[in-house]
Amino acid sequence: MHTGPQRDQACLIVHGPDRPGIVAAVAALVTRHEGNIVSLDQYSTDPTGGDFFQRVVFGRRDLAVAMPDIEADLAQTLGPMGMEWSLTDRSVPKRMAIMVSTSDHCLLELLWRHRRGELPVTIPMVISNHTNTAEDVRSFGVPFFHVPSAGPDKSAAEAEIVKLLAGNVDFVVLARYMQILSPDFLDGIGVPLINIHHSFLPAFIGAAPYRKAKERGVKLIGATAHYVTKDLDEGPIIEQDVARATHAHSAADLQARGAYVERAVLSRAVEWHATDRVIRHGNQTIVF
Ligand SMILES: Nc1nc2c(c(=O)[nH]1)N[C@@H](CN(C=O)c1ccc(C(=O)N[C@@H](CCC(=O)O)C(=O)O)cc1)CN2
Repeated sequence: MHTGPQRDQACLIVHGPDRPGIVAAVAALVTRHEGNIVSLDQYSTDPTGGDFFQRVVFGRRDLAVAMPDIEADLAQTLGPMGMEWSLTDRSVPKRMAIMVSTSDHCLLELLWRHRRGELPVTIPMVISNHTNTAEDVRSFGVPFFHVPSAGPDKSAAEAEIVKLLAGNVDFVVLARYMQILSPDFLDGIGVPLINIHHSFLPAFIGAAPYRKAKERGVKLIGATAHYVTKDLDEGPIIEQDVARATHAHSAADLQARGAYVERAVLSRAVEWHATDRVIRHGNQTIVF
């Protein structure tokens, strides 16, 4: 589905402690600002109270001019209700940096889908600790930065990456970037990171999941896109999928079959994040 930037359309995300009247307050606010709701998704964790989540897309002519007044009204209306909110102009694509090591299938999938207009993002840069993908990246017209990250001390490499990313991106995708990122790095970049892990988590966390899968004799392999946290491969899951495996498949066969799953899972996760369909809730996600 081509999901290009939407002119004069806003996406409002609301979440917080559930209570009667939230939907009515949001609808009245949109109406006050001459907005027309075109889609609305809502989830409450418990009918008798709990957490409330809502995604509202509404159209409003001359939206960019109206945004400050709408934001002020949101703060005034939802703040006293204890609700957190974010409002985005859907005509402004999110800036997505990609980090990669040597495996190029997920990287190329994202670049290819972006060129086809299937991912509503801009790609200001690709960063890699290897150089084998440089020519391909540059053939898509995307800047490529090589930042080596060998050895136990990765602080210098991480500092250089933070410098490249700072202020230039809205989120980062680890497209098979095979370096464990430090807590300082995650705190330093201040934007969400999405990783594609090449197993059906929580199975086979860490390195070499296809070898572990072969040794375990699994009948399903899979891929998991998740937000990156300090706890390796244990961040909030965004999307997963699986493929069948048999005794006759070698670890290399599993890796080849799994690559197709990784590419599809990561693409869906990126599109959903880029269109504000994912809300993090503790170590889980709500995906509208
Ligand atoms: N803080 C986090 N960093 C990273 C995460 C994460 O969830 N939290 N995900 C990984 C991706 N990954 C699996 O999907 C992964 C990457 C690398 C390793 C690993 O053991 N790397 C070794 C070096 C391996 C090499 O140089 O080839 C290491 O970093 O010492 C495990 C899992 C990305 N980072």
